[in-house]
Amino acid sequence: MASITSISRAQPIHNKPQLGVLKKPQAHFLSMPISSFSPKKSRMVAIAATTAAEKGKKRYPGEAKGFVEEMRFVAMKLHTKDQAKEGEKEPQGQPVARWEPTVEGYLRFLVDSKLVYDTLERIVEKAAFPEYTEFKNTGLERSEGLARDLEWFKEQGHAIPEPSSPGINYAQYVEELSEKDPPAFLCHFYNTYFAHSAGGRMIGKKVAEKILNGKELEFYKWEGDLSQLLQNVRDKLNRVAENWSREEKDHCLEETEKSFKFSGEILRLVLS
Ligand code: HEM
Repeated sequence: MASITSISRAQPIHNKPQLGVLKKPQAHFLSMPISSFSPKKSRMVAIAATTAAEKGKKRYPGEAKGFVEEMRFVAMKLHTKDQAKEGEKEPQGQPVARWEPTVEGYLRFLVDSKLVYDTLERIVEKAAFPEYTEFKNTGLERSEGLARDLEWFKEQGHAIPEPSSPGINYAQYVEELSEKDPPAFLCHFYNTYFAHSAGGRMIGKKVAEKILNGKELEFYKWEGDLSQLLQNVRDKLNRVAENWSREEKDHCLEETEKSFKFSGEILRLVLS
């Protein structure tokens, strides 16, 4: 599970005055004490800082590779150390390998996940902002696969529950955000689809081994080459973000923590 309660602020960005929608100014990664970074990261940050100083310009971790790399950098730090090697949070609860899931709990997780994917996919289909149009039919959509999985569980004689508050709350949150704040919305879009393709897949495999005789659900199958589909979406996100000011980019990065919090609550349903 993501460490929902202990997740620290998505790392801050700079001290410039910010737009109305932004939170109060915070220190940038590069202005944090070097002791708060792991040795490997400290080296990376030191190199970035030197380069920045040389160029007389502030740099942001991952910036040279494109904005998605900045999003990834913030997201990876919010993992616990046992979830991913770049994670910086202390482990909380049992690692996924020791989870004791139940079919009922897993069904609650799938139902709430479907509500979130239905919502994300409806939002980009409706495209209230022109930048959402880019994200229609990316091949990463999960809604139809989840519908087929729930049908399969039904055929197996399981009752499909109604969505519960973790999914309802997240769906409502992203829906509202999407209508007024594209950079923040696209942070949730990125984290939801990319988390599922990484840790989500690993969790699905472990759970299936324990309670579904290893059956692979449609939720974990993509048509075509997944790494290419992910790369296409990275390229689109990078292109969209090229039109954002630094303040809008920072605002997007700051939303990562909320994405972890909401998704973490849905993930916990597996163990409910
Ligand atoms: C038990 C929970 C989780 C586990 C075990 C987990 C594990 C992982 C692992 C192993 C990676 C791959 C790291 C690599 O590329 O080497 C990853 C990537 C990632 N995770 Fe998680 N994760 C979890 C929860 C989450 C949550 C709640 C979010 C956000 C909603 C999230 C967002 C991401 C993102 C954005 C990436 C980068 C994917 C990419 O670069 O393609 N993860 N995670």
